[in-house]
Amino acid sequence: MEISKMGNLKAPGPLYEMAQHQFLKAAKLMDLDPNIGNFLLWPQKSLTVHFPVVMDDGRVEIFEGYRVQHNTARGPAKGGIRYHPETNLDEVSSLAFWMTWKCAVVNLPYGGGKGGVRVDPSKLSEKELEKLSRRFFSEIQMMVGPTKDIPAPDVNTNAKIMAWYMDTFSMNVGQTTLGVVTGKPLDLGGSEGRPEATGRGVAITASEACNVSGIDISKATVAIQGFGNVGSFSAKILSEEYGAKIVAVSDVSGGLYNPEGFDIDDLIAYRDQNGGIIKGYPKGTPITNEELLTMNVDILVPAALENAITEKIANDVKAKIIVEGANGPTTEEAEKILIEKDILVVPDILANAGGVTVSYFEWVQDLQSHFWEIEDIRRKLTKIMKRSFGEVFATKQKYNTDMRTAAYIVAIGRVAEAVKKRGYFPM
Ligand SMILES: NC(=O)C1=CN([C@@H]2O[C@H](COP(=O)(O)OP(=O)(O)OC[C@H]3O[C@@H](n4cnc5c(N)ncnc54)[C@H](O)[C@@H]3O)[C@@H](O)[C@H]2O)C=CC1
Ligand SMILES: O=C(O)CCC(=O)C(=O)O
Repeated sequence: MEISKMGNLKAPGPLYEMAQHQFLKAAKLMDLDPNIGNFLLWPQKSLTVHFPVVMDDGRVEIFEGYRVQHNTARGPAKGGIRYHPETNLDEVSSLAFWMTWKCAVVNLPYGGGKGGVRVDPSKLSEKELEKLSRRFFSEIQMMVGPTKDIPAPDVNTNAKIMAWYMDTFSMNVGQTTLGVVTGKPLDLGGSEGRPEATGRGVAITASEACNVSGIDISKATVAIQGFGNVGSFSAKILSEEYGAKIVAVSDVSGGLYNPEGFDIDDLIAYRDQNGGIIKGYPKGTPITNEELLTMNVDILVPAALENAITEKIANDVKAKIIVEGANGPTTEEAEKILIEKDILVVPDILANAGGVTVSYFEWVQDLQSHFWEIEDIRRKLTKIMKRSFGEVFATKQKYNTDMRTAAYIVAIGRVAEAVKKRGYFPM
């Protein structure tokens, strides 16, 4: 029997199908047991909710939201919640699928989950945002819990929203439950180092990728797409701690180029005073997102949304290394071109795993009510990211394949072992 998209099961959309193709490539190479492969291709649980929010002008608006658990063989589901006007079940299911592999690549005792609400939060008042967040969390309460499924921030969500989620869950169950979400404020069960964690993981894996490619990171040039949590912390840590020069940055408002390298603290301060966008920053030449992605730099970090590097862009990519800060930034067609061009791609499920790793530290601290110092967090995170990069790179060499497929092989091996040992298929 072959692993296939069996019978009348249907992927929730094209993004999920692309993710399944990534999985199938690795499953074939590692000769995965087809029963396990067929099981792992599908999300275990998906919930779609519609819920009302009374807006400031008295109108009642109905919102659609999702929580998907792809697989929980290795532990509770883990993964962020995104607010975006275009999010949908296909996107959230794909993100949940990737979370399973991400947690397994870095060997955390978690499965994969993800959530989302179709909303443009920039159009909501603070009061509307809070009402929407609290109601959504109550609607998905049946899925979540500190030993079941632990959400966290993602695109357009943050520590403030995590605090509302935690409070809502706690009110509903009648006791303060810090461990139900991560990425919370520091004085409310949050962890040192969580805001910077994804960017730090990107910087660590970029440095490891430079090492295996013979590039001196302290002389490297970098272009970063997306200047939110992941993009800005990647930029800050790569420039301040690794000496790399960030010559191009962008966000939803467009991009900027500065061959001398940006002062990242100054750019972050400008963004924070300018409604969260970098447009109009005076110390750079305006460029488009397409120009940024095809810039002649050593390292390219896509840190915005999916499908940024298309076939057309891939043909023109000049970077030697791509470190995927975002989830799913490279399309299937683009991936083939990047492999042919021998560009080293550090895949999302490895490159951006620093965030969920420190979320795991936060959860452990919450459960123990004992909090660690930033030095401990950074040391443990660095160790995990370097070890994971090494395991994936060794697997790439062993199977003579690309880094993404190698990361899947490492991750699938771990999840398959859990499925077997739990006896999911009693004979
Ligand atoms: N926050 C986290 O800890 C983690 C986030 N990720 C992934 O990293 C990516 C970015 O997430 P965050 O930084 O948390 O989100 P964010 O909401 O803090 O920032 C997103 C950034 O992307 C920009 N952006 C949005 N649409 C764009 C477009 N069409 N072109 C260019 N830029 C655009 C926004 O302007 C903003 O600068 C997402 O793929 C997310 O799933 C992955 C792992 C962990
Ligand atoms: O911090 C977490 O638990 C999950 C972060 C996330 O959603 C991701 O890695 O894509």
